[in-house]
Amino acid sequence: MNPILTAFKTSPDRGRGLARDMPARWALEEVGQPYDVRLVTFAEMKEPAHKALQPFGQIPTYEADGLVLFESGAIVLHIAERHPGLLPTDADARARAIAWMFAAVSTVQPPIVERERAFLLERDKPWFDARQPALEQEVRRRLEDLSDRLGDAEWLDGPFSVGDLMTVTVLRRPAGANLLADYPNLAAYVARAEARPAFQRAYADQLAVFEAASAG
Ligand SMILES: N[C@@H](CCC(=O)N[C@@H](CSCc1ccc([N+](=O)[O-])cc1)C(=O)NCC(=O)O)C(=O)O
Repeated sequence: MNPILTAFKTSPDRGRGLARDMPARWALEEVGQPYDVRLVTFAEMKEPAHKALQPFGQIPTYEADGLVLFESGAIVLHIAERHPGLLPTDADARARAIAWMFAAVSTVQPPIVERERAFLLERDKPWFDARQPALEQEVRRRLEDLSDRLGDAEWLDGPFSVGDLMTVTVLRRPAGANLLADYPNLAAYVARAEARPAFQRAYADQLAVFEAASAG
């Protein structure tokens, strides 16, 4: 029985692989684990059946062998713990890879999401223009530090790991991605990750869902 992910029936990201089923798909492709997807509508996500899996009424969820998980980072970590290829075997290197997962979602992502939300929800507010420079600066602070740490390395800490998968997932979000031109090593880092066959397969699969729904 394959693991089952939930994903948007019609994703607001219009097939750009920005919704958070993407990191779970990507991790499963990296370890070569086939999986199935249950597509849900926005309304279905808020119903008791889905909230029993994901208390906040969101996607993704992961179900396998009686285990139900939510939180894309937790799903990625679980996949990496059950299959070789995404976490180092050395205990210290493994701990550092997991630290980078937390850094991605807790340090790099918040200013990117805040900048995105302001753009999506506050454009008509009187304070919108005045807030933009500060919102952009907060994202740039994280990109600068990440760029300094990465330097000319291929991945953040040794071979490609869950730390890179989650960091690239965060950097692909529009409010970060549209600043990457100013950080060439980060832009190249994201491009390297997106060129990985596993990323390509995951991306193609989520795009096919969007295209099928759009053709609907
Ligand atoms: N922390 C949780 C967050 C999950 C989450 O935000 N899920 C979103 C979809 S991915 C977030 C997302 C949505 C859209 C875009 N986009 O670019 O259009 C990008 C990311 C969701 O279900 N939203 C519906 C709701 O909250 O009611 C995780 O990582 O799993």
